[in-house]
Amino acid sequence: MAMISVNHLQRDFVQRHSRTWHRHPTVVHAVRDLSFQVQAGEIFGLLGQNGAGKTTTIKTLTTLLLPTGGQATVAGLDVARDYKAIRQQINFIFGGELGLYRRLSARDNLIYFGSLYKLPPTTLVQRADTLLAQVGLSAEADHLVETFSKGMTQKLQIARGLINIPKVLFMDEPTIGLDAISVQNLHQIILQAKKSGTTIVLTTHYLPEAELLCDHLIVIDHGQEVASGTVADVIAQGQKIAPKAQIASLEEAYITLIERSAAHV
Ligand SMILES: Nc1ncnc2c1ncn2[C@@H]1O[C@H](COP(=O)(O)OP(=O)(O)OP(=O)(O)O)[C@@H](O)[C@H]1O
Repeated sequence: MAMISVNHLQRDFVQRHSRTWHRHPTVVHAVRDLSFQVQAGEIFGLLGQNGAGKTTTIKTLTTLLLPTGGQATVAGLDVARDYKAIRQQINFIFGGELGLYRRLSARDNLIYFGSLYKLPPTTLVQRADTLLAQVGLSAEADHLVETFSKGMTQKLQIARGLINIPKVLFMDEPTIGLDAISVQNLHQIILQAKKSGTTIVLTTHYLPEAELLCDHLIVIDHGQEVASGTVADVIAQGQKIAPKAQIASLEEAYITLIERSAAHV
């Protein structure tokens, strides 16, 4: 079953310039005619260069931005119309984002965010403690977030993202700034969330991470699809356009596909 369905999605931005000699605003086509599906219970990767349109796609699917064209549904609900219902069923984590209350403890942050989803208080405390244990923050449960390192903050963000047992968890560069062991822990948490039935959509610039985690993925450039499918499918697509090269990894395929796409812009 498709948990997310994206059909000819488009999102334009009007960019106004500060310089007076730029009389007219320009239109940036951040996402153009993008179509893909994410199956329930899978980990889906959204890959692309800086400015490719990944965050814009995620913001549209999480109802933070309205599409300017096309349609998208999440859990069968229309992102342009059913934003309240969608927000109850999903959660999202943007890399490097704060969005936590620095003067509250880790546990109180989780209890506060959980209360927004109307979870009963007793369930909430239990859930907060389970998640803190899962991300390795049990010892710091009562510490204020302002005392946390970047990695600890990111772990708490992950726990916050799972507090409402979301049907879909969107993660924009979740491992940015984490040390190697924290990255490994986070991968385990992501795989555990998938095992419990959460559908996960993530963006990452670390291709080995995408290769390790993603069931399916899409590579986009200038807001458009360049390749999609399983890791093996994308490697095959890279190999097809560079038959003389020995393409053995997602990273090699990605570079080949993006270089080919850039040559055609
Ligand atoms: N609010 C905005 N106003 C104008 N242009 C925007 C806005 N947000 C994004 N853009 C433009 O849309 C394009 C896609 O940006 P987006 O943030 O989606 O890229 P990205 O793939 O997430 O990049 P990165 O990997 O650097 O995070 C870029 O050209 C960007 O400048």
